[in-house]
Amino acid sequence: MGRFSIHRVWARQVLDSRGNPTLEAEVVLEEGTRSRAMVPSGASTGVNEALELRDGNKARYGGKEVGKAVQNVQKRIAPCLQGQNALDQQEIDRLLRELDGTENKSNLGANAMLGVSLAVARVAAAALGIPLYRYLGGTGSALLPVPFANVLNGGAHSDAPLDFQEFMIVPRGAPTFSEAIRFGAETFHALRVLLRERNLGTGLGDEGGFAPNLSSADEALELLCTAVERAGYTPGKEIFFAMDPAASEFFDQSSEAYVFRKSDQRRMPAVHLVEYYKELCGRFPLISIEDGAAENDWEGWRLLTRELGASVQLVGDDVFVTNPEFLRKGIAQGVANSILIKPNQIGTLSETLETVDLAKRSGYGVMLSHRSGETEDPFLAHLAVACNAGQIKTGSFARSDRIAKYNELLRIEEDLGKNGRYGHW
Ligand SMILES: O=C(O)[C@@H](CO)OP(=O)(O)O
Ligand SMILES: [Mg+2]
Repeated sequence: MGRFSIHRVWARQVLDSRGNPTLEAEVVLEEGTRSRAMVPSGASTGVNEALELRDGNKARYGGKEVGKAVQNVQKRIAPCLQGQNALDQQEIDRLLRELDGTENKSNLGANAMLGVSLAVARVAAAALGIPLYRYLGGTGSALLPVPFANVLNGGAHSDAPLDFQEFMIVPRGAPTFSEAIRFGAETFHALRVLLRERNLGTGLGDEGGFAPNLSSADEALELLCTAVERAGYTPGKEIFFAMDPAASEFFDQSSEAYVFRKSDQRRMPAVHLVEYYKELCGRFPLISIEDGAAENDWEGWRLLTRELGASVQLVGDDVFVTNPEFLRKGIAQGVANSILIKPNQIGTLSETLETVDLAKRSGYGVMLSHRSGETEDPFLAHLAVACNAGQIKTGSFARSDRIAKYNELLRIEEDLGKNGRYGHW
């Protein structure tokens, strides 16, 4: 039994930022080091995501309890990992996949597997006495990511009459990460004043952005321009914009049209939607569009990439689900030029890193991402720096579940000191 042998693994049910149950895993090594990790949860989930195991008893938390996943950790995963070397992350994740034995992790549950996978990495770093980002990425990890801060929440993340899910401010022109946070937070505060003045509502959506009474992307982006200027910055100089329409959510498969159900009921085929994006990109400093087409509209995705891929970052979320197989298909078909990375879409740390590696080798951009149901766990911040991804999407500046990641990045920035870099995306 070596120093880094796993002595004990267990899990418990805790709550996420929406007040829904989620899983927290804990790992203790022979030598006594102990760490834990929490698992987030999405609302606009891709159909091909790994399965999040929930109990389904409607009388308790509306069926959302994760008791089965917790039991899978205690009864099945723990005996399998006991005595394994925590430094051998690939082997741990392989054992988890072997034990599960399914394509989509439906046996053990991706929530059970990911919680353990992340807790093992964290305990290994702690036992070695090095920061998690350095353990995960090695000595070359020094790039602090540009934050994509979702300040207007629509779609499945709020009750606002906005069909597009996310409008983000991107302080790419800031000199450092901490200045980027300041530029972003100041703009967010200016936005609040503006919304109040115009009586549009200052209630918040799931990711801590406002959920105002706006009904089009044009209105949302115009408002963001004004907020940026009010905060003393110039749109397109220090601060840029990004959107996640999350188009799978408003795609009508039978008529193959995108239907703006939350606002004016407009319907458009992909070709018109792409024209609309083009028009918006012409009017606003919009540098990144995620899920501009639906997960099962590969034709629409190809069109979007042909039309806008040379000038705009096109990020695949639902269409790739952090899965190397779907990414490979996308690369072959000329779909998107960047990928959103959400570890719980695939279910283990090693597979997440494999997807990041494939994206980078293929010249695709990489953006690390939270889920709309988050926790206070800042693992994602370390992963973003570890991968030198250069981009992170982790919400607004008004909820501690989102701020936890930004604050951890501020600590990492301090830790890297003069060797940290920013803005090379
Ligand atoms: O669509 C998305 O990119 C995410 C995160 O912002 O939302 P959810 O976690 O609900 O899938
Ligand atoms: Mg998305």
